Amino acid sequence: MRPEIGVLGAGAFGTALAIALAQAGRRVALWSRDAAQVRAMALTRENTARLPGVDLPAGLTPVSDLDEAARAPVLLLAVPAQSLRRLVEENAHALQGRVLVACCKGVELGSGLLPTQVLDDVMPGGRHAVLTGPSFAADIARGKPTALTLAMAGRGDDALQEALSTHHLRLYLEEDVIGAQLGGALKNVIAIAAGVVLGAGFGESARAALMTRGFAEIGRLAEQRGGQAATLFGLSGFGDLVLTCTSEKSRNFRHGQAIGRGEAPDDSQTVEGVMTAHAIAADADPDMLPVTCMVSALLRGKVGLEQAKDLLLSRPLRRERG
Ligand SMILES: NC(=O)c1ccc[n+]([C@@H]2O[C@H](COP(=O)([O-])OP(=O)(O)OC[C@H]3O[C@@H](n4cnc5c(N)ncnc54)[C@H](O)[C@@H]3O)[C@@H](O)[C@H]2O)c1
Ligand SMILES: O=P(O)(O)OC[C@H](O)CO
Repeated sequence: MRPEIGVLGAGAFGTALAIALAQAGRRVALWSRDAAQVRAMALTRENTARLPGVDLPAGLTPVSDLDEAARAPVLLLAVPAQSLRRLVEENAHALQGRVLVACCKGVELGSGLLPTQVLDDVMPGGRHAVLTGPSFAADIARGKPTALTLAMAGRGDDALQEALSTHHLRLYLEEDVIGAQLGGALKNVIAIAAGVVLGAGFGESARAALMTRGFAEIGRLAEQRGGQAATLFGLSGFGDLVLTCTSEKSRNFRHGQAIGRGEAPDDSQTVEGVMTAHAIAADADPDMLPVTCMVSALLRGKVGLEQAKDLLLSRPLRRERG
């Protein structure tokens, strides 16, 4: 039978969304480029590699043929932001005419584009949205209550909102696609910074300062790029910043924590904030985005921890707003 929703990318987030939607009665096809992973999921009814301990419901079909998943009218693209362009370019024929929902948080290195802008670039004229906001895959998969932002240009699509919402997964519509995506992308950078300060022992007050000043700089960037700072007060901004900067379940936070402790971060994990920091810092004014630029410099080894702290603290004093 034709799937109602296709999920492309069987990582932690794609699998969690597929589980939640299938649990709510939707027919879902979950595609992975790794045929062995698909066979294992079909056999064990579990994604042991990315989301162990949660059963795949009956309505979820793992598939290794992308065309099979792409028979669905709505496709969730759940790959890292730096992989999105390749996925869409390589499969443009199958994706034609589908509603494409980017489920990644990041800024593309080189182009500086946000996920829906990458989609617009590769498939101009298509219907493109982004699903973002505070959520850990394990929470969604286990049916814990979660609220997310479904951002798309124009008045939004009630039918799409309905199709992707469940009793436990509550979606809110948002028109400001730029603001929503910058909130989701930049909170990862600030979460790395938050992890660094706690890992280094700089203290919880320093983390609160970084979160607040980081939030201010995301707002400035949103306005510069044609979004609205007010969008940042929603789930995609404030909500996700709080979650990611305060939980050791966050890969971005843990990445920063390891650096702060002087340990090697776990490179096997998807840590979106690293590339996003570099993508934004590449052409940023450090006076406008001091935290993001400092995170990029620290990750590239251009400054050390103590030096990064001193450089941030020795900037000229300024007004809090404006
Ligand atoms: N894990 C979470 O809790 C969570 C929550 C919300 C949002 N997200 C976002 O979801 C996105 C994906 O994260 P994740 O946690 O699922 O990562 P993950 O590392 O668990 O999985 C990424 C998956 O993408 C696949 N992939 C990578 N490049 C691909 C390509 N070119 N073609 C096909 N498949 C490809 C990988 O094989 C892997 O299965 C990120 O942008 C992340 O910020 C994750
Ligand atoms: O594990 P992280 O740091 O990628 O965070 C996961 C989600 O984005 C939290 O909303």
